[in-house]
Amino acid sequence: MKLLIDVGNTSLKAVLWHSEQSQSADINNLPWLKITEVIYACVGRSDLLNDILTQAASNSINCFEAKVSKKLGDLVCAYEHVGNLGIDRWLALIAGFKLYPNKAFIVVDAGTATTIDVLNCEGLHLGGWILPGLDLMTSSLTQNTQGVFDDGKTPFTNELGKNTPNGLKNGALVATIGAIEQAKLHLNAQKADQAVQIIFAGGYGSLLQQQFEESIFDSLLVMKGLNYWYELSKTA
Ligand SMILES: Nc1ncnc2c1ncn2[C@@H]1O[C@H](COP(=O)(O)OP(=O)(O)OP(=O)(O)O)[C@@H](O)[C@H]1O
Ligand SMILES: CC(C)(CO)[C@@H](O)C(=O)NCCC(=O)O
Ligand SMILES: [K+]
Repeated sequence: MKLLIDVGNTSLKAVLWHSEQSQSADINNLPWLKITEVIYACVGRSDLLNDILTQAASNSINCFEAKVSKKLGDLVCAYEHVGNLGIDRWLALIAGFKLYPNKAFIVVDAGTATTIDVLNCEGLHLGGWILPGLDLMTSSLTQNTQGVFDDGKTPFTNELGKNTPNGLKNGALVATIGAIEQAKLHLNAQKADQAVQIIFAGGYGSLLQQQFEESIFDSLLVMKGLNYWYELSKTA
C-alpha cells in the first residue's frame, strides 16, 4: 500500500491507499512493513513530515514529492511560473480531471485559504483565485475592528445579517459564494449550453457544497490527486 500525505498550512493529513481504497493512517504508528512508497505534497514546511520521511528512509522506502508541471497528460497549467501554483491546487485539478474527463469544472478547496480553480473541457486550466478561508475572513475582521465580534455559535448562512455575528459570518459565506458564481461566468462564456460541474474539498467544502445544486464534495480530492499524479508521472 501507498502512504499519501498532504501538508496544508494548518494540518498534515495522511491516508493509506490500497486497491483504489483509502484507509485512515495513524501517523504515530505507521505500518512501514506494508508501505511500498510514500507520495507527498506540501504547501508549507512541516517537522512532522520530515520525521515521517526520515522513518521512510530508514525503512528503505522511496518517497516522491508531487510538483506542479506545465503539463501532465492532457492537463495544462495556467501559470507561467508553474512552481508558484500551490501543489494542493494542482492535485485537486488532477483529481477532478480524472473524475470528469472531457468536462469543464470548477474546484473549490476551502481550508485555511479558499482556492477556486477553473478547468475547461479540453483540460486547460484557465486560472483561479485565492481568498482568505472562512475563518480567516471572520478573524481578520474581529481582530482589526472594535465593534465586529463573533459569538462562537452563529452558523454561516446566506441570509442577510440582523446582528453582528450574523453579518460577519454570513458576509464571509456570501463573499465566497459570490466568487464561485464569478468563476462560473468564465466557463459559461466558453460553453453556454453546458452545466458546469463544481467540486468542493477541504474543511469547509461540505458547508459550501450545500449552497450549490448538483455540485459534489469529495474529502479525498487532494489524496486522489496525489495518487493520480504518481501514476501519471510514472508513465510520463
Ligand atoms: N468538519 C470540519 N473538519 C475539519 N475542518 C473544518 C470542518 N469544518 C470547518 N472546518 C474548517 O476548515 C479549515 C481546515 O480545512 P482543511 O483541513 O481543508 O485546511 P488545511 O489543510 O488546514 O489548510 P490549507 O490546506 O488551506 O493550508 C479550518 O479553518 C477549520 O476550522
Ligand atoms: C493558497 C494555498 C495556501 C491554499 O492551500 C496554497 O495553494 C498555496 O500556498 N499556493 C501558492 C500560491 C498560488 O497558488 O498561487
Ligand atoms: K488544503
